[in-house]
Amino acid sequence: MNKTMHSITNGLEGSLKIPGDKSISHRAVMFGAIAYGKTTVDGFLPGDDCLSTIDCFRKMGVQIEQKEERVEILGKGFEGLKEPVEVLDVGNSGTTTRLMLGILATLPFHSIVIGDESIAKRPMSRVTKPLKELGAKIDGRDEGNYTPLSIRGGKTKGIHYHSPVASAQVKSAVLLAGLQSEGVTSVTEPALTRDHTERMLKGFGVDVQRDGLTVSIEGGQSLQAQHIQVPGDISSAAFFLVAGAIVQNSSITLQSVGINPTRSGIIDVLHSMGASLTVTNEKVVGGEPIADLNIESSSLQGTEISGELIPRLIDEIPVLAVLATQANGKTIIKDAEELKVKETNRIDTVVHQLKELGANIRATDDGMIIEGPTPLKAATVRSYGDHRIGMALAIAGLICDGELTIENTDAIAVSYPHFFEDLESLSK
Ligand SMILES: O=C(O)C1=C[C@@H](OP(=O)(O)O)[C@@H](O)[C@H](O)C1
Ligand SMILES: C=C(OP(=O)(O)O)C(=O)O
Repeated sequence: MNKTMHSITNGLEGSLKIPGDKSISHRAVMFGAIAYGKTTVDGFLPGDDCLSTIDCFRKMGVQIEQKEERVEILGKGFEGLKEPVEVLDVGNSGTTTRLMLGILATLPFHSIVIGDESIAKRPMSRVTKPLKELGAKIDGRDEGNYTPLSIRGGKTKGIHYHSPVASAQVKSAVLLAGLQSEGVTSVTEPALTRDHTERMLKGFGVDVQRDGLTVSIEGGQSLQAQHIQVPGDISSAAFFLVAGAIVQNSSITLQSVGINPTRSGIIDVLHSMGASLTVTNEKVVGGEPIADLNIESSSLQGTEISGELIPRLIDEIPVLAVLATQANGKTIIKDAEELKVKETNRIDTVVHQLKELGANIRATDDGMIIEGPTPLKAATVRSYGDHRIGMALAIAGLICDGELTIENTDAIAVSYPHFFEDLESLSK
């Protein structure tokens, strides 16, 4: 499907309930599946990626009821998972692939994991290598680096893993395998990444220890079913935060958004750029901090986004690049090589498409440099089947000097099925 965007001349206004957090929704289903008892989830994200997770666990015999944002999972522990007779299809979801591999690594059966064209290009050895060190047998193209992957799990022994990449997916996969491994399993990460796994495992009754950048878990612990209230996804809120900041005369309120400090880098960046952003009604729900966010348009300054900030806003970089085209001066994004191994190479796709719109942007080895402000001109652009690129371009379309057509917007349903309806509801 193609989508045509029109510029907004009189501002965006209103309040939105942002859909559930994708990372937390995946984990709620997976942890519910390996726990004992009935786990209930409210605020679940019914996006294509999370539905892939449900589908894979159903194929392993787990009873899961899902109706929109409500999910019930009847867990019978790890031993409740059965050898799937069908392949496990993760669709477009890296999180499903990598976290599920951590679970499959310790299960005494054979399984095959496949995904779409994008997944087939994303590196999996970052998880299959440590899982093999634990004792799992995993094979696939390039020695288990690419899907389709064949997994024969079984008896595993804890390891101390120093991850070369700051990745919550790697950390989570190793910890999930550690739950069923002999002795202690620990992961040391080079920079703090999102800690939803650690928080949620604690909620399920697991003892998780953290010492600086090292997280450890003792094997043999079982999970007890929980109720999970999923907060709004700050990575989805990001599109409206940027829209409110760059479309003149806007005021947008986003309700109950997760502001976990390992995810809230965009709030720090908006403040450092001079955005008019206020955070109110802060509270903790189900072990995760949430708040309402209000953004109003204002003048913006370029900034540097680098170092330990990167894992705290990695998925927001495409839309932050759009923001930077409207800020005064230079915005430098560096230390962000991880962008190259997402649904697309997001350094290439962002730079390519924003150049088409007339932005002053260039790619670097580990990020991009943007000089603003530049007016954006109408064009036909591509999402490349990457949900975040599609949505970032839609936000750019709000300030273009004419009609912007985005090709292939179907992928947006991966993380935000009602994105365009929500955006349209903010028109005055
Ligand atoms: O653990 C997670 O839920 C995620 C971790 C991040 O990936 P990496 O672990 O590859 O950094 C992020 O980009 C992805 O959207 C979701
Ligand atoms: C990178 C993303 O997700 P995943 O790794 O789960 O495909 C994303 O949602 O931007």
